[in-house]
Amino acid sequence: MSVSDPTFGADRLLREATAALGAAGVPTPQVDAELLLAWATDTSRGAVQARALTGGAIEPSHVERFRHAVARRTTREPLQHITGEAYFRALTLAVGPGVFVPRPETEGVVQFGIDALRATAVPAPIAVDLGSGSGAIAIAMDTEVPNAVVYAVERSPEALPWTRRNVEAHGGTVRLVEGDLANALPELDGTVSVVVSNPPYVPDDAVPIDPEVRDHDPAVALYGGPDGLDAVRALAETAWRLLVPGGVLVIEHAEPQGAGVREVLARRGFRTPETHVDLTGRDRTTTATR
Ligand SMILES: C[S@@+](CC[C@H](N)C(=O)[O-])C[C@H]1O[C@@H](n2cnc3c(N)ncnc32)[C@H](O)[C@@H]1O
Repeated sequence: MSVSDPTFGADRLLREATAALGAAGVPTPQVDAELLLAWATDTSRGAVQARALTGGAIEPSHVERFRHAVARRTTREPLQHITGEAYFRALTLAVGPGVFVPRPETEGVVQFGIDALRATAVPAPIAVDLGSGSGAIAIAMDTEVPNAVVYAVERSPEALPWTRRNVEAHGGTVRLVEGDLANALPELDGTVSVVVSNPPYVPDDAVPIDPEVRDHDPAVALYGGPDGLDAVRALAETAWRLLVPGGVLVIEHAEPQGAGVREVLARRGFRTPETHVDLTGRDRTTTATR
């Protein structure tokens, strides 16, 4: 069979894959088909789209790789677990089973931390990411605020190899600490300018319907006790201990949790707890000052 056989035309491959992914309930079947073909052919999504438009063909070994990837995706295995990478702000991060796949909404959450770091007069401000997972928040702060000294704390033995791998791939300057966010980094007490966390915040009985979340994100990354705020209560104590007076705490949470998070922080003594919406208009981030 030659490379010009229409079986291997990019356009046809994409149409077949889009139909299969749509039938499997993948929410964005065409986008995923294009991204998987880009991955299978070691090119970009744009290059794949161009090849489909111009009637270009795909070589047989790449077709096989693509079809295998599409078959995996139809089982609702996350796209990022198949390609092995996730995009977060300007970063490409390695991800897979055992680590939480970073989400687009967290890109906006980390902006509050970056802005607070840039606003401080401290020459080398310290930032801490509690529950670092892939390292997304810590590495974004480290690369986008070069004068910051960034720590990443992660407890899960399954997530830690991913955190370490990403920290090393991005210069190794983030200081990775294996530990619990409830009692991490006592040696930094009273010296930290910014604490950011995207903690587990799903209430224990609110098991997500989405099979990609329910079956593939680690439970330790999702569930936060009966009201989802167990980790937020622990974070409030840790951040109070770590932050300098005037230091800023940034917490990601679910849409209905803004009032609950503000109450936890106000009760602990934080000033001006404020909840901010994400790009879809949903309450997503609460900030407060020590
Ligand atoms: C929702 S994920 C967020 C991961 C990453 N920061 C992000 O935004 O993509 C929560 C992370 O917190 C970690 N975690 C949960 N409980 C923890 C604890 N008590 N101490 C430290 N890390 C914890 C989980 O393993 C997971 O990596």
